[in-house]
Amino acid sequence: MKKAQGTIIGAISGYYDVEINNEVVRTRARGVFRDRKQKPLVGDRVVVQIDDKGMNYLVELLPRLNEIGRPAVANVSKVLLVISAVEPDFSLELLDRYLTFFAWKNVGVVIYLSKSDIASSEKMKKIRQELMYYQKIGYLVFEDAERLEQELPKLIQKDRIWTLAGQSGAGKSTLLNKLESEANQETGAISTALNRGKHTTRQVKLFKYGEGFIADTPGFSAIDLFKIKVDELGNYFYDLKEASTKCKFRRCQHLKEPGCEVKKLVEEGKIAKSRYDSYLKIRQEIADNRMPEYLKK
Ligand SMILES: Nc1nc2c(ncn2[C@@H]2O[C@H](COP(=O)(O)OP(=O)(O)OP(=O)(O)O)[C@@H](O)[C@H]2O)c(=O)[nH]1
Ligand SMILES: [Zn+2]
Repeated sequence: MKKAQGTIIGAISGYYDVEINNEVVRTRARGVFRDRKQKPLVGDRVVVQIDDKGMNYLVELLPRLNEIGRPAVANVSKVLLVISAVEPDFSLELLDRYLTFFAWKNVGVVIYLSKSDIASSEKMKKIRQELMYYQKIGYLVFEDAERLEQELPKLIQKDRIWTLAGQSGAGKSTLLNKLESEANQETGAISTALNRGKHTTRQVKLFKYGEGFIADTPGFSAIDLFKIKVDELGNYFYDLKEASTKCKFRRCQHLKEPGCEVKKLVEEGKIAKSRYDSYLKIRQEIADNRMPEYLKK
């Protein structure tokens, strides 16, 4: 009897498929999980016990870092945020909402701009300029699917789990199908892309990509910023947060306080005005406890 650590990559009616050193082992959860009301999730790091008769049991659930998406995936370390240039139209406000949400969840974001192929060159020029600011404050931005596919395997570190997110129609499924079929070609697995049903009813699975995994559902399009505490919102705008160390007041909200570094930098054009506007708008929504209809789901 031996024990090994792995990652749950799929769950089907009481069985859990666990990847251990590039091999997939089908396991059952021990009763102790049910007793403790612990429900293992895809993405969980677990300890598997493999006994002499070839029976494999899930015996331990390692601490979960986070849990995001619907269906939920545990231990998500990065999100590949798909945001379209057109159809639906590019929106800095929407981008800021997603970035704020994931910053709050403590998950890193890589931005992929889709549909750059059907946007006009003027439009692209404007978007590129706007996205340059995001690169400056530390986000990786891709606007070319081929380039993304080249770089992504190097970005996904060992055992890390990535998931996709973005507005409905942004192009998540399209990208996912490409990434998954590419991954399947490499591993010789059978593509499940053709059987893709509606993602709300599907079970989520992880597929191997780079040194880690990508969740095979289109992630989620709806985000809820309500649970963020209003006076902590500024922490999730990394550019504002960085500047805030120089604000006169330690808990400056960057509204009407004197000696506010954030407002100073906005006036000097060093912090994008649109970022500050997004901050104010989201702040007001949280304070009023209201959210735009299109973000509810
Ligand atoms: N020209 C062009 N069309 C794209 C691109 N990416 C996606 N599309 C098209 O945009 C439409 C929506 O793409 P999907 O991949 O279904 O979008 P989604 O984000 O998965 O949408 P939901 O499932 O509603 O969340 C489809 O008709 C795609 O063919 C792109 O990079 N260029
Ligand atoms: Zn301030």
